Amino acid sequence: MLEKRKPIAVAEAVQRVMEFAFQEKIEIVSLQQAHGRFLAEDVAADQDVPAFDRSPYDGYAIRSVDSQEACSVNPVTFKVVGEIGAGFVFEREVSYREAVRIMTGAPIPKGCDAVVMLELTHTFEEDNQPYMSIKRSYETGTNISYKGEDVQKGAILIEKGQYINPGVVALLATFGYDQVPVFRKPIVGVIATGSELLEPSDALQPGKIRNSNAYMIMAQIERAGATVQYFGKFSDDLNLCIQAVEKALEEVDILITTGGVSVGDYDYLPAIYEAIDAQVLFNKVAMRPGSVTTVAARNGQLLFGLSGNPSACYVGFELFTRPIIRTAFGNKQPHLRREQAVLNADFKKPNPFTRFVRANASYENGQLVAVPSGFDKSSAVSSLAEANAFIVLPGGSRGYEKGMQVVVLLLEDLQGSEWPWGNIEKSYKS
Ligand SMILES: Nc1nc2c(c(=O)[nH]1)N[C@H]1C(S)=C(S)[C@@H](COP(=O)(O)OP(=O)(O)OC[C@H]3O[C@@H](n4cnc5c(N)ncnc54)[C@H](O)[C@@H]3O)O[C@H]1N2
Ligand code: MOO
Ligand SMILES: [Mg+2]
Repeated sequence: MLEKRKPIAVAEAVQRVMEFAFQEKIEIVSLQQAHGRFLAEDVAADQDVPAFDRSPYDGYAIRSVDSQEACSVNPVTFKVVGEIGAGFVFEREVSYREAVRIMTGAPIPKGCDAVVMLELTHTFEEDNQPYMSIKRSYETGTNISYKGEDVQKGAILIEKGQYINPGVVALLATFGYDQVPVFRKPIVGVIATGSELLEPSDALQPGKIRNSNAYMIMAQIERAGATVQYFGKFSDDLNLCIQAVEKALEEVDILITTGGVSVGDYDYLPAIYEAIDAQVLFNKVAMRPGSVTTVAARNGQLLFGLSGNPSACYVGFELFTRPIIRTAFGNKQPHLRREQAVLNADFKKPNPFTRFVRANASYENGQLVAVPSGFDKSSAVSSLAEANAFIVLPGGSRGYEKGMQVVVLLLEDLQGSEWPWGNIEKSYKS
């Protein structure tokens, strides 16, 4: 007798997976390799930035007190006693009506407390001695970038778990992080199952299709921040697949398979879980697409049995695999970012289960709007390319109309959500 699968709610399924959160592990990478990783320690400032008072302009450093009498009818002349470029220090103290030619970024010479922009000076020479004159007075502090004005020593600059973007890289470099502690990326294995599968380089044959899921999942794994290990595609042969899964489990932290999780004669994943003694956490979720998504665990290691249908496979990864990967990075918001959006097209399909419609979300006049990205079947591949969001449509409605408020989950967003699954209600036309 065919076992009847009992669907569980999406939130419950996600919760069961999240109980397997990763223990964070740290590794050290070079600064050039740090972009796109997650920081494993707080970074505190061990110095002021800038570390010395410096000039924000090319011009002349002066003592402001010497400029007090300057005005348009009474220019004041300074003797130029030296020149200083960025990277050098002017050693001697500057005295009465002396000026130092200074470049942007150079330290302010001792005695000086203002900088005059080059454009506001008149320069000339007498007896080989350079001079400059100005026609206005300057207050103390004019055009000085003060020590510590950007960052003060001791401040926590970046917290552990922060995504390392180009700006974080700049800070790490500023504070001398040649080597950066980051969270280790989990290794996620991928196996495609199905006797119908050809590789992308193969010519089509009758009844066969190209294996798009494996490549799609590998890209999703990388987008989530983990490392991919691809084991290839396997035809529907139970023993071959058991061996492939067992071998793969020795080399990865998480294993994803695609295909073979439903109730067909060649859907071998249920038998594989049994053969390797993996405990099935769930094998039916009250959602579309991806209702067959199955997750099993063996010795603390998760096996994601994603659907063979491309859209179902894609959704299953983003809802269940992505957040568990993110737990490896000290991330407090491991789930897809949840936002409110206006539905920008009718979606008339009745909905027994919560539906995750592949969609394109964008801003129109400051309002997030979402529109389904195309052919909406579990088997669809075309609607995935434009999708940067899922529109979440709770089950039990007779369809949704343009203009309704809906929840969307953003796929390309780095910030994420803490727990996006509470309080997703049916929307009504306002
Ligand atoms: N009697 C029932 N039949 C089906 C049920 C059900 O509940 N009762 N569930 C349906 C749902 S929902 C889905 S989703 C699919 C899930 O199928 P499987 O996960 O078992 O996947 P396969 O049967 O292996 O393949 C399904 C479909 O996807 C194509 N496929 C497979 N692998 C790939 C790949 N790597 N790249 C691209 N496309 C792939 C495959 O050729 C099939 O067309 O089951 C329904 N049936
Ligand atoms: O698992 Mo299926 O995707 O609901 O069509
Ligand atoms: Mg099947």
